[in-house]
Amino acid sequence: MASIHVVDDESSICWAIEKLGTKLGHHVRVASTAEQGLELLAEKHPDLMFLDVRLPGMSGLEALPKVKSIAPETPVVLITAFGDLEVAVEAVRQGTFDYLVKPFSLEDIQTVIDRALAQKTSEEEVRPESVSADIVGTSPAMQEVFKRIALAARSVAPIVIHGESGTGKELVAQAIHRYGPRHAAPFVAVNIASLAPSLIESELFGHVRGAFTHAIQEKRGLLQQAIGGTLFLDEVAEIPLPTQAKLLRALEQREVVPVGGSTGEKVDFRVVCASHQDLSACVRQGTFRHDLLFRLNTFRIELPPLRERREDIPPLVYHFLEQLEKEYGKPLRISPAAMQELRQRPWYGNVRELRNAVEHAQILARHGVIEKEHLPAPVAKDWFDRSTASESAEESLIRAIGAWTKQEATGGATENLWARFQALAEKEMLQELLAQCDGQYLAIARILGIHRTTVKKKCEQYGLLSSEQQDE
Ligand SMILES: Nc1ncnc2c1ncn2[C@@H]1O[C@H](COP(=O)(O)OP(=O)(O)OP(=O)(O)O)[C@@H](O)[C@H]1O
Repeated sequence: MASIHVVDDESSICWAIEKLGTKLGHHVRVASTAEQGLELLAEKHPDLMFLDVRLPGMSGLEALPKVKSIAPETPVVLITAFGDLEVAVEAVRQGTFDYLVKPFSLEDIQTVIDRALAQKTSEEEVRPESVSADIVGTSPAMQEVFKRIALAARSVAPIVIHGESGTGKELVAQAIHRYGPRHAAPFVAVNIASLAPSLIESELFGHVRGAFTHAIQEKRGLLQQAIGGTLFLDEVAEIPLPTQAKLLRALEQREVVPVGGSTGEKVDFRVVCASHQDLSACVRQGTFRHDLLFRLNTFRIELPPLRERREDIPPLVYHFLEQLEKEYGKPLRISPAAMQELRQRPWYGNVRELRNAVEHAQILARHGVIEKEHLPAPVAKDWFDRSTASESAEESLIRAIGAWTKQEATGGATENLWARFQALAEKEMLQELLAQCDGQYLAIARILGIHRTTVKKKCEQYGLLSSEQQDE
């Protein structure tokens, strides 16, 4: 039998935890203020304590350090109605075991009790001093993100953030830096997808004077600029394979050699990466090095698309209205019908699209009230699919060719490399076109711009059956 204390001014919550705890065979004592809770604690250190953040008089967060000094071994579960990032960070900072966001179910309480009693936490010293609220989200999914940001921030391990475009990956990376031990040093962000592939290496590692035609003077790379702080590599999957190898070396040896240089510079920074792609799938396709993924993927944060957490839409809208009020210096409101419309849209562009829609609408809302007709038309899904997919099909082909060539060459399998590559490419292409053109050689020949007899000969060479051949 364990002893559990509950400090909450809501009698229904005390009652629910008391009833469930007793049913589970534990001894439960309740208090309705932090002051009473501290008195109970002085009498006996419980095995678990539930502590509400909002209490009359001393708040739960104010009471927490006192609880920790009286009973440092007691796991504390904070109860909050707000569940914002500050509470999560503060909770982790002060070494709380977990926190529950109201409303919660009896199942949630039981899970927390079971976990806390099964594994009493070791209280670790953690950091951040300054906090600010710019990541909005009340959904359970975002509460989980806040917890993971708080956990990530207490270490300097590499982090991978995964989520669709516009879900807030950069914001999360900034928060990890801001709440982390390196917050006084620079946060250096780069979106790899926005760089010309030929420039990626010199942007990351810098270059010496004369390293290439336009290198008229020496340039420090982003890795060097991030020394002591955090390097945020957005769309990390876009880094070309040879540069991935160089990045891995730099991370492992903590040393950067600029393009064209021969001596390295010692670097020490935290790396946070983001991608909308599944990096494990990129490894399987040969476009991302598995050893680099292994090095980067120590801790992962998943950002769900906005359409899977619609309860975040109203708080986000109010957050953006507040920002716009400050920016444009005029009060702004939104009608219930417009809010309803925003709640039900699919938001394939996620929070970025929502923000743009609110900003667009406020320009049209001349009397300061956003109505449904002020909202821009929703952006169709295929617009995002096209903008992310059209380029990447070709790019991933180029990468796959590079990866295959490298693998064959480094493995010593260089014999007839060109002929083997040609055979692989031709066979795959013909197979696909046979299916698309119902096996008609002539149609395939027209697409490929070669003669029909060449198509026929190649299909026979690769043992591919066409309908014409079957008919013959
Ligand atoms: N939870 C949030 N609260 C407040 N603002 C948000 C939130 N999520 C995203 N935003 C805002 O949405 C916009 C897009 O966010 P961000 O650039 O971080 O997304 P991203 O996932 O990195 O996008 P991309 O992959 O396209 O670079 C920014 O203006 C950001 O401030």
